Amino acid sequence: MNDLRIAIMGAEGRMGQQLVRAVAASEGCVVAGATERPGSVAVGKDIGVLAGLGPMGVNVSDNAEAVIAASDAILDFTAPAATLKFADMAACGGIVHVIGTTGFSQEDEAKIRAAAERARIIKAGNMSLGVNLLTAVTRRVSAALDMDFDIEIVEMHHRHKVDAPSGTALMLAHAAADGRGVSLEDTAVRVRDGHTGPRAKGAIGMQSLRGGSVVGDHTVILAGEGERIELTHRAEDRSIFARGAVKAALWGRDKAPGLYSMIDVLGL
Ligand SMILES: NC(=O)C1=CN([C@@H]2O[C@H](COP(=O)(O)OP(=O)(O)OC[C@H]3O[C@@H](n4cnc5c(N)ncnc54)[C@H](OP(=O)(O)O)[C@@H]3O)[C@@H](O)[C@H]2O)C=CC1
Ligand SMILES: O=C(O)C1=N[C@H](C(=O)O)C[C@H](O)C1
Repeated sequence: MNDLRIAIMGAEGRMGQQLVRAVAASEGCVVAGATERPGSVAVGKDIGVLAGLGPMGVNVSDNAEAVIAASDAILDFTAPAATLKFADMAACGGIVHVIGTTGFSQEDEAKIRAAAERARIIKAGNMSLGVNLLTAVTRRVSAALDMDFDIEIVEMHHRHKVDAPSGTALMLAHAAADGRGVSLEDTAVRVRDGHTGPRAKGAIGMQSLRGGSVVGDHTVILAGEGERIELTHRAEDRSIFARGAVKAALWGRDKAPGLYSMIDVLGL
């Protein structure tokens, strides 16, 4: 089988550079292209040099459409508006679109579902093995405990993160709600301030902390009368997300069009 031709969108970003290194280190795929937005100082530069690997002979382009047309798969950890455009382009070619971007609105999510009628989209707020295992565990633990256990999810990220709660916190909250057989839309509490009154029974709370260089910490707290369970994942290095994204692209190459998650990729 030919090597999978992978393009990295937003190649100069924190995740973009990790993705270049992860593809270069993986078997069965090659870096076939890279993009940044028009006007970026990275445009025209060799992507290998930008990622600290030495020349790779692939330059950063500002023409996403041409790059996507020449690829079998794209790895996209950019921003919601950019990802929606890339999803339309990936759907035209029916290629694999790995979406790590977070911070989508409900309307954005509907557009991604529509694109998945033609593209093979693998989307997850967190591509690491550890967090996806934690998601599966959260679903099971929530199913085992009754509503007397209050669920709160606490996340902390670096000072540059622009969306809250994190995509991972939302994944974990959905898993907790699924485990309980309730809808997250009906139970989520994303902000508390002032005279809030007592906690509503069955609420699923989310709290976001921002500071320094924290890669990503998530804790699911299940607090009952006289006891408390805390399930924690700490990301120490962004390479865990990049490795997951490459695995997802390779997994997706022989799948039918549709919207998949890392839980599907990892078989959890
Ligand atoms: N699912 C997962 O496992 C993970 C998800 N993430 C998510 O990935 C996203 C990116 O995170 P991070 O790398 O830290 O952010 P960065 O801001 O470092 O990187 C994003 C990159 O995308 C670029 N970009 C934005 N719009 C476009 C466009 N239209 N065309 C091409 N490039 C574009 C940005 O360029 P510019 O600076 O010019 O805007 C930037 O280089 C976030 O949503 C984050 O939450 C992060 C880690 C893991
Ligand atoms: O922006 C980040 O950095 C991260 N974003 C993802 C999220 O929103 O959960 C994944 C990871 O926690 C790092």
